[in-house]
Amino acid sequence: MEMKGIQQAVAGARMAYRTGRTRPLAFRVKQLKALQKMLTENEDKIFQALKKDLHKSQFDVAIFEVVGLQNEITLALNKLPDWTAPEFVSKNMLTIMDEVYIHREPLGVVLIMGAWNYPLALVIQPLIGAIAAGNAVVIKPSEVSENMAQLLQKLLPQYLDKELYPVVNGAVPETTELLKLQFDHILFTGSSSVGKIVMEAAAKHLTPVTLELGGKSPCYINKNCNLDVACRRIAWARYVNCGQTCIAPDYILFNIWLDPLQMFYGDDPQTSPDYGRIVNRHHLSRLLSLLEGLKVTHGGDYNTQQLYLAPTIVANVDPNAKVMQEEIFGPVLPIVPVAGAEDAINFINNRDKPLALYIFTNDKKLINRMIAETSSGGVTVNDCMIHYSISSLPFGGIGKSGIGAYHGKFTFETFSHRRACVIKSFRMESLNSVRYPPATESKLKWTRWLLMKSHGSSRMKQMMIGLLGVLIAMALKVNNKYLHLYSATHPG
Ligand SMILES: NC(=O)c1ccc[n+]([C@@H]2O[C@H](COP(=O)([O-])OP(=O)(O)OC[C@H]3O[C@@H](n4cnc5c(N)ncnc54)[C@H](O)[C@@H]3O)[C@@H](O)[C@H]2O)c1
Ligand SMILES: CCCCCCCC=O
Repeated sequence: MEMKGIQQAVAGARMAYRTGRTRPLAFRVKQLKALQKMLTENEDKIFQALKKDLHKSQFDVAIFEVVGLQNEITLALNKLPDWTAPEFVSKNMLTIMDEVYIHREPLGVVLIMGAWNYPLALVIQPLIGAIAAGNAVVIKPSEVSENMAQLLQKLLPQYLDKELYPVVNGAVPETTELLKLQFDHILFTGSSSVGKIVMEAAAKHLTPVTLELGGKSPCYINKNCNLDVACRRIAWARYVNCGQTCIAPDYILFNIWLDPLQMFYGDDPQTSPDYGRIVNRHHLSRLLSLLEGLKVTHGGDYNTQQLYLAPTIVANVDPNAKVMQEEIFGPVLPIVPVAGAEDAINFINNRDKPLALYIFTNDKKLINRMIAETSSGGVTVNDCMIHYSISSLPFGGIGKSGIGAYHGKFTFETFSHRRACVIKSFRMESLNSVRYPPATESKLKWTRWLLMKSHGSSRMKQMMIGLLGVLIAMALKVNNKYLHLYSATHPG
């Protein structure tokens, strides 16, 4: 896309946003339903694009890309009236007769930048919440999954408002240009290194960011567990999408490994329709360089032409090995021996806070201990990755694995401003009289008391408090009369 085209797309989205047409709920509902229709009517095109980009199977496209989006749209459609309703909150005595509530308003024009590994889900999932919250959205898919990027550029304008939701395609020069422009929020999914570039560009405009990054997610296996089931669940999570998943278990802290790979992919994973491919040559050679000098326990064979790397296991890995220094993001699973839980906790805490942590054990005390003594974006016990699929949980990182979170209502919140609203009437002025000059000891006492009392927001409570307010106002009226009399008879 030409630079001028990028500027025009963003300016067009801002102009369209200013017309106010994203504000009515009916408009947002219409756009969400259109998005739903887009996913249903184009299942095959979506599958073909993901097959070309990442050799994804029909099963994986349904389970990992599309179903979650359908669920999120249904949730937003069902909950939108609740999410957007004013939230009445508790108040102090000084505002007891007033309407006090939080109003969720759209942020404006937001930018969503996706990664290439789940190139549909990682763009559309945040888009759902951004539309629900009433924003205009500039969409930047990853150029690395080029077939999906092109498909999104073709399909989205056919279903959604063309001006409000433009798709900008391109690589580093186009993204750099895009990031020079002003947005009201940026949600970026990708690597920590590009995350820094995004945050730096955003800082120039004081634009808030949500950064969905990656890192090395550890997986601790305690001997008190069903090892057979544990290894199966871990292998599923490590090797799906050929290991190119942000929350895949990156390495194992344990000594033994039972091998479920034959059961998943047969004797030759290269011929299995369920086994994916590395996205490009650059990433394949990056992965091969991580394996250099290591004694591969299982797999390790590859085919550059086919972008194939076998499901690979490396046992007894030294914590200082290259494969332990960066996120693997491929079908390689190092096993690092640890002496026990204490050792595992120290190992995890000595490194950057991960996006996910996995613990396999039957020991409830150990589960509580590990959750209490470590930190990560999310944690799943006795399975991997499934916390991602639960819309009522916030999904995001901590420290170097990310800033902010989304999914379900959290996406709507990410793209909304919580506006503090107080609506007063002109009545009950005697309640206010305590804060007006001239200041007196008695007024100070009353004001302090009125400001300190906080009251809930239920209807019954509001009525009781209202009544109390009238009584206080009356008392203050009498009191004020004496105060004035006192001031008049005691000048100075
Ligand atoms: N937390 C999550 O939800 C999540 C999901 C998927 C991937 N990830 C992480 O993303 C990483 C892999 O994804 P990726 O390779 O697509 O990430 P990436 O950082 O290379 O690219 C992400 C986006 O940034 C843009 N980009 C790339 N280089 C840029 C530059 N120099 N200046 C400006 N923009 C640039 C790309 O066009 C793309 O849209 C891994 O670290 C993975 O863990 C995180
Ligand atoms: C149920 C697991 C889905 C995993 C999708 C992860 C997206 C990040 O790479």
